[in-house]
Amino acid sequence: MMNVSVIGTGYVGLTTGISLAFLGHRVTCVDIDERKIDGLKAGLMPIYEPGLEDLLNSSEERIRFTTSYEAAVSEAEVLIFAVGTPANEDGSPNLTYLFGAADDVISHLIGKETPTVLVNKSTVPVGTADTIADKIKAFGLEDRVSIASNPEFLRQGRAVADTLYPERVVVGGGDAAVQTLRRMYEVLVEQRFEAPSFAPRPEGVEAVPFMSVDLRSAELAKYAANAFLAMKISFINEIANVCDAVGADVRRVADIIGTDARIGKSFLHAGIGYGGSCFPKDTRALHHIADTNGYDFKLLAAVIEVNGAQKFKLIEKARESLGSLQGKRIAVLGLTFKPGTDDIREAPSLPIIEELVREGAEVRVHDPIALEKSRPQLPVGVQACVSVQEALLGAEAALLVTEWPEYAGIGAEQLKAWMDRPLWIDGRNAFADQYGQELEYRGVGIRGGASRQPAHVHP
Ligand SMILES: NC(=O)c1ccc[n+]([C@@H]2O[C@H](COP(=O)([O-])OP(=O)(O)OC[C@H]3O[C@@H](n4cnc5c(N)ncnc54)[C@H](O)[C@@H]3O)[C@@H](O)[C@H]2O)c1
Ligand SMILES: O=c1ccn([C@@H]2O[C@H](COP(=O)(O)OP(=O)(O)O[C@H]3O[C@H](CO)[C@@H](O)[C@H](O)[C@H]3O)[C@@H](O)[C@H]2O)c(=O)[nH]1
Repeated sequence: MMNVSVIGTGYVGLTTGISLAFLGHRVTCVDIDERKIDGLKAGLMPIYEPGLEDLLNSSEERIRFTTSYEAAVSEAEVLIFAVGTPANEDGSPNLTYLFGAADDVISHLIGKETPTVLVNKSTVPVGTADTIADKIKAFGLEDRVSIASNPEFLRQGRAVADTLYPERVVVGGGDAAVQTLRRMYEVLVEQRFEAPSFAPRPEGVEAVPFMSVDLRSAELAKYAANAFLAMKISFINEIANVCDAVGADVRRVADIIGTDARIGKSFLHAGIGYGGSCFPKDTRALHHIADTNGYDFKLLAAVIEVNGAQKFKLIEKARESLGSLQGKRIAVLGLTFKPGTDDIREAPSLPIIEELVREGAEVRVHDPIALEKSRPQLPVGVQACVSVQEALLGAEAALLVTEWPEYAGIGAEQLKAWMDRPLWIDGRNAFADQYGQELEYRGVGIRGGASRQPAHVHP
């Protein structure tokens, strides 16, 4: 058991803190947001993340929430930074929160006798850990305080499982810091815990690779991972656009190329592109990092450009079917950047809605989780509907933006009864098999919209 403090209680910090407490450590979670901390003390989850509240209930006696750095720093052997690093105008990450937190922590480290490892889990430009190390040296604390980079690869909506069963734990830093973190992660790495019923251990997971590297490689690996995944999405979206042009079905093309183990099946779902708090920001950041270091990362620039345009394919398809959108009632289903989260950061829904409004459409939107949260960001005149029926009533087209499982329950007969014209434009190719034959259906990279059989594999 170790004393660990986590600075920042967002998606990453809160999941990390609760998971480390679940694994047996004594954890202090700190945030500058008093409302968040008061809520957490009262047992209120500030985010929607399946299983996280259950995990907290299993570890409550080992975790505390505070706004006090004093409490967080004095006893901690390991101190993990998990504050936000949002994008600046020029694409570079804003490090104000991280450096602010680091300065506060360092001021409380002065006079502390026992060793402390400062761990950065936020996604940051290469060299950030070195900058914090310089701050430590400036206060003469380098004998007792060491630095590590421990990038995080969890996905929102699956944060608990991704944290308990990660594909690897990556630690960048010197020997002492790496050894301390190996100890902190021992139970996780060796999978020596009873899997909770709400997050069962995936089959075949017996241990987690623990990979130690130098600081800079760890920092860059995080961006490289996200950029590669974003590249796969933009690649398959371009193939989808070619499918639309030549009359092929991108789902079948993805099935076929995905069976090649060198390519892999995952992240080949074509649609309206990636959103969220990570891929858009991290691809821009990596491009900026390369650029400021004298390297023009052309492939990444194309990945970003393709993604920027892809979301508007839905509107093109609506125009092709309906002509001008002026005065047309259009339902937008789903606001979050993907299902399973309440997060609307960089969600494709928002620019799509703005463009529909700009073209004069009468827009009605629905989301099962994020409707209230989204209201302040919706353009004037957009009607936020609490039921999917209300959003679809009298609509001339439905634009599926987030593939919430709830939408799979709507039958074609209901759609025909509710909508003025049952035109279903599927931004996630999620309902081609369900609606392809029965409605006026348009997917992304699916010829004519007709449902087809999956590729037949002959024995
Ligand atoms: N969200 C993800 O899925 C994910 C996954 C991997 C990595 N990351 C990276 O992790 C970092 C955190 O992301 P997030 O989504 O959890 O952010 P978030 O915005 O959900 O949470 C950040 C939290 O930090 C708090 N904070 C800001 N300044 C602080 C300070 N000085 N002291 C204490 N608390 C402070 C904020 O109040 C907020 O609660 C980012 O760098 C992000 O790129 C995110
Ligand atoms: O085949 C696919 C897969 C994903 N997406 C979209 O890509 C975005 C991101 O999806 P996902 O990766 O599931 O969500 P995040 O929670 O943003 O997680 C990513 O970003 C995190 C923050 O850096 C990393 O930790 C994770 O490993 C990385 O998957 C979403 O808009 C998805 O709809 C597609 O369009 N097609």
